[in-house]
Amino acid sequence: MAMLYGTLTYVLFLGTFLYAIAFVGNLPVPKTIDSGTAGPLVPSLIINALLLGVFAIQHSVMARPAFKRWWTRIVPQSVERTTFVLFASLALLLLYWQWRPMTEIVWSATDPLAAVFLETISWIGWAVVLASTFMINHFELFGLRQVLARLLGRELPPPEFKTPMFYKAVRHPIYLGFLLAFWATPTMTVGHLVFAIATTGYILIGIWLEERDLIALFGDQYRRYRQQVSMLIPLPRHKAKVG
Ligand SMILES: C[S@@+](CC[C@H](N)C(=O)[O-])C[C@H]1O[C@@H](n2cnc3c(N)ncnc32)[C@H](O)[C@@H]1O
Repeated sequence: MAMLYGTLTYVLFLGTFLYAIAFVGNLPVPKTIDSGTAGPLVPSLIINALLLGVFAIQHSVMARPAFKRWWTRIVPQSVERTTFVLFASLALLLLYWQWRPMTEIVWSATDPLAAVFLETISWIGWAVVLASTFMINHFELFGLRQVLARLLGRELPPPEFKTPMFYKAVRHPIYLGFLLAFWATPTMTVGHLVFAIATTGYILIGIWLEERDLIALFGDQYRRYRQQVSMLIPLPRHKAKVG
């Protein structure tokens, strides 16, 4: 049952993730960030802020170790991550469904070359997100490894600190990928801008919370990593090697 739950949730997550690319990029899908008729600005803004808030609260609360300790007294350990992924996907589906377009244009690239350049950056961002999940552990991040271990009757190894590939250039390549994907757009509407500003704010808070947990988990190893590797902008800091 856990394996089935984990697999179905993973499929839902994949669909939700792929839909996010279409939603933010205004690709031809039923509902995107700018599709539909814009209503009055203030009610739209309030509804969109609430939708973003639901996702932010779900993610911040359910990702914390203290919450997980309490939550795993109710749900089995093996499906804790799957349940996190399920709730995150549902929060995103709610956002896609209920998002109110705010279509006033803030900036627009008139040069076709500039438009293609911005679209390419956005696609690179999505590719960085996906590739980075595989660099730390894609199947563990989305709960499949945990349910498979349960099915095979195996213990999961303790969390491992890793700095492969992109993680040698920045500490948060997944979040960097999202920032590129959200900000690089040929036509920035008010709705898209609100989305980009809110998600950037949330990512910065998320990094602060995540790094607190990572320091509690990995101690000096993570503190040294923080001194040696930039948070989001891939600029060299110290020459010392990260490994
Ligand atoms: C959604 S991922 C985001 C990872 C990272 N912040 C990024 O942007 O690439 C969050 C999970 O990755 C884990 N994580 C973050 N950095 C890690 C690292 N260097 N090694 C192993 N796990 C890491 C965190 O503990 C958390 O469970």
